[in-house]
Amino acid sequence: MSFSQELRKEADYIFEAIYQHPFVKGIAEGHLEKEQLVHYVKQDFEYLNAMIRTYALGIVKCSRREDMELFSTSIDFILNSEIHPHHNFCRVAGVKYEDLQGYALAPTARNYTRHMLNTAHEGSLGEIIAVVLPCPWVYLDIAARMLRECQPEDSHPFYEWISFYGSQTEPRMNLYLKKLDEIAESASEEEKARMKEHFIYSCQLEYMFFDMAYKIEEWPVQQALAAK
Ligand SMILES: Cc1ncc(CN)c(N)n1
Repeated sequence: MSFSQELRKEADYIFEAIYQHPFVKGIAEGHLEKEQLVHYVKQDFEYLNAMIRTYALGIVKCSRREDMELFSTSIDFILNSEIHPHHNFCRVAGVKYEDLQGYALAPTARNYTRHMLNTAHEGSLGEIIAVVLPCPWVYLDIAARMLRECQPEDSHPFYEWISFYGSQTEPRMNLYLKKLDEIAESASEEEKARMKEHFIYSCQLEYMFFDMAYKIEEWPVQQALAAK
C-alpha cells in the first residue's frame, strides 16, 4: 500500500463522520439556514486566503518547475474557480458575496489556518503536501458520493456546489498523491510520522469547519454592547 493510501485508510473514520455531519447532510438534502450559509462563506473566504498563502509557501520549498506549477494551479483554482460554490451559497442565502468578505476568523477557522500556515513555515515540502491534501480530498470525496447517492437535479438548491466539487477531475490531486508517495519513499520515519500527523489534524479540522458553520461558532466571550 502506498503512503497516501495508508493516510487515506487511517482517516477513513473521519471522512465517514464528515459525510454524516448535519451541515454536509444539509447540503445533500438542500436544507441549511441562511445564517449557517453566511457563516460558512465568511469563514471559508478567509480560509481560502490562508490556503493560497500556504500553497505559495509550498512553492518556496520546491526545487522543480513541475512541482511549482502544481501549487500554482491550485492557487489559480481558488482565485478563479472556487468562487462558484460560494456564489451558490450566497444566492440561496439571498446575500451579496462581497458583503461576506473581510471578517475575523472564528476559533475553528483560526485553528485550521494556523495549523496550515505553521506547517508551511516550519515543515518540509512533504509536510506541506500532507497538510493541504485533505482540503481537496474531503470535498471531492463527499461531493462525488452525494452525486452518486442523491443524484440531485439541477433544481436542487445546492446543485452547483455538489456538481462543482463532485465532478472535479482528479489529475491535480493525483499529482499531489504521487509527489507525496515519492517523498515518503526516501523520508525518515520521523518525517513520515509528522506528515501523517498533519494530514490527520487537517482531516479533523475539515470536520470541525463544517461543525463551526452548522453551530455558527463564535468566540465565547463577546464585548457587551455599550449602553446608550
Ligand atoms: C475548509 C475547506 N476545506 C476544503 C475546501 C475545498 N477546497 C474548502 N473550500 N474549505
